[in-house]
Amino acid sequence: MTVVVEGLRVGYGKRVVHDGLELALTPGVHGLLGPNGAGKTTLMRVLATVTRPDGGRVRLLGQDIADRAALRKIRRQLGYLPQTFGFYPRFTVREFVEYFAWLRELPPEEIPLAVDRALARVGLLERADDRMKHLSGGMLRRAGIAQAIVNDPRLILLDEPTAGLDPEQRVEFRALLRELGVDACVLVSTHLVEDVAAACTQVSLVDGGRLVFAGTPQELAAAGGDNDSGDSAIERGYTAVLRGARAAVTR
Ligand SMILES: Nc1ncnc2c1ncn2[C@@H]1O[C@H](COP(=O)(O)OP(=O)(O)OP(=O)(O)O)[C@@H](O)[C@H]1O
Repeated sequence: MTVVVEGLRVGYGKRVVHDGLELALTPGVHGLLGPNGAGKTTLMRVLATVTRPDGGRVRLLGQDIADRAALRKIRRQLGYLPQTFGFYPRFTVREFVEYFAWLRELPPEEIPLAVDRALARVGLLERADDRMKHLSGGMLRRAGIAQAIVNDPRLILLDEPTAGLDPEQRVEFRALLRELGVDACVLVSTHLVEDVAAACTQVSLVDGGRLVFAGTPQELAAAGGDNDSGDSAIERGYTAVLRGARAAVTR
């Protein structure tokens, strides 16, 4: 197991976002779905070791994140694309990705090749010398994905990676996801159910601070019926699972 979350409790002040969340992820591409405010970003931030949980246990790559000594080792093998990320506007794309390679402690002699490889994988090699402030929204997101994969991480966390990508880029990105998922554990949070259907081997659905579904996209699609709202089988499955989970809570 690359990720094991047991009884996760996390929130902001008095607001509890997750209370007793359980999650287990193996290598492959995992979609993380849930309505607005369900706590996808909060969960991503915990797994990225940015937000410290209030309770429960989180093991990443066989190490407990509560163990301060293990954190550095975990972070070297982790790639994270936050939903919004800052950058120095005058940095070139190459400098931006190099900076993250350095932060993740890649051996200096490996950095130039690793950066070029990451930029090539997201189709930005030709723009490597452009300044970050001159990139379009979709290109910025691709630069963000490049920094997340520059260290060949075993655990890759991508928060809304397809936001701002055009349809052609989204198709290319799904192919990249499938490729990354061969060796690594990739967790992708998204609102786009069709991205999950096309690129994910597993899907987790969170709502109200709980994991309400874990299975394959096919299993999620099978949960829906003709009376559930949605334009595709998987959207109908999504609606059905949420409806069922909410009915169980209010019962
Ligand atoms: N820094 C913060 N301070 C206080 N509350 C926060 C903070 N960040 C998030 N929240 C709240 O925590 C809950 C979960 O937010 P989170 O961003 O994790 O959800 P999400 O599933 O990623 O939502 P979205 O789909 O809209 O991106 C929401 O109710 C949100 O308002």
